Amino acid sequence: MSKADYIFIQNCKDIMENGVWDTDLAVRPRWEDGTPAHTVKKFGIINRYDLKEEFPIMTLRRTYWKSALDELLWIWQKKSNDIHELSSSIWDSWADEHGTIGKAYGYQLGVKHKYPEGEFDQVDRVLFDLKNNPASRRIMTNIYTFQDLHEMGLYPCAYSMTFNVSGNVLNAILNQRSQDMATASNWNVTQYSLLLIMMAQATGFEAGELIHVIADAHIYDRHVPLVEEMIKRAPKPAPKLIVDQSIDDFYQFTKEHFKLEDYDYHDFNEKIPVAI
Ligand SMILES: Nc1nc(=O)c2c([nH]1)NC[C@@H]1CN(c3ccc(C(=O)N[C@@H](CCC(=O)O)C(=O)O)cc3)CN21
Ligand SMILES: O=c1ccn([C@H]2C[C@H](O)[C@@H](COP(=O)(O)O)O2)c(=O)[nH]1
Repeated sequence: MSKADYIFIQNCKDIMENGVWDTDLAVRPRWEDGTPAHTVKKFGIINRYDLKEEFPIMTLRRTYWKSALDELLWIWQKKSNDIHELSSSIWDSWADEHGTIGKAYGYQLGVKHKYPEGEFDQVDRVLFDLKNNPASRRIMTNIYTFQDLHEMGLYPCAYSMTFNVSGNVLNAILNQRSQDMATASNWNVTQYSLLLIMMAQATGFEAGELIHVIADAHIYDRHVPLVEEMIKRAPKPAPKLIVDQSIDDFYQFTKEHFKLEDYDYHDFNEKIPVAI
């Protein structure tokens, strides 16, 4: 049975049973009809996914993992902020008149910084350190750039990855300041699991644990009945992820190098609205 389902069920039950509503507060997000989008939340959730055991994808409803991977490659490989370079329309509501999300996500990962060995962007520095200095405790990215926040379409939610080598295993911590549980929690988990798998393969390590640290884990008011419905279902076994083993350069990975074998999920026909 997929562990990602169990973690989702536990997190959501905890939020709905013990969480705190922000109904009396002024909130930023809105529903499409202009109504404030309130949430119930728990602050400080930590989930561990052992990628050696199984690929952490949910079966309670389908996770559109290829679209999630497409967004991840847009951010980490293309280092793009241009929504025309995405195959899905998930960022359309936050784009400016030029069709970009400003200095957010991919833009920040493409900015070069000075090191003793020369100039690197954050992704290339991670790759360099994993290959040349795997004992380092300084292998991390952080896109929460305060001086650029005013030029971002939305402030980064999943904002930092810390990579760390133990023996021949590469582990990582994903830090996320804000998590829309129903829309994007498994979306983000599959994305950063795939990132860890690609980074490990490109640098000669085995992918180990993804530790997901969430600050504000919330369920939007209009999602509560949908989540209640979803978590009643019986989790199915996790599918098997097949990765083309011939790729050893992070920038050569494409969506076609990944396959999920036997991804069996429950149909969920109700649309999950996204708060803007
Ligand atoms: N309120 C909110 N929640 C989010 O999860 C979120 C934002 N805002 N703003 C920025 C990005 C955009 N993200 C999104 C937005 C939409 C989907 C979405 O519609 N997912 C569909 C499938 C998409 C597809 O067809 O590929 C889903 O059913 O999961 C996913 C992530 C995550 N982020
Ligand atoms: O990768 C992502 C991007 C965004 N989210 C969610 C989390 C929140 O519900 C909104 C952002 O609103 P803030 O007021 O800036 O926190 O988007 C996500 O879960 N995952």
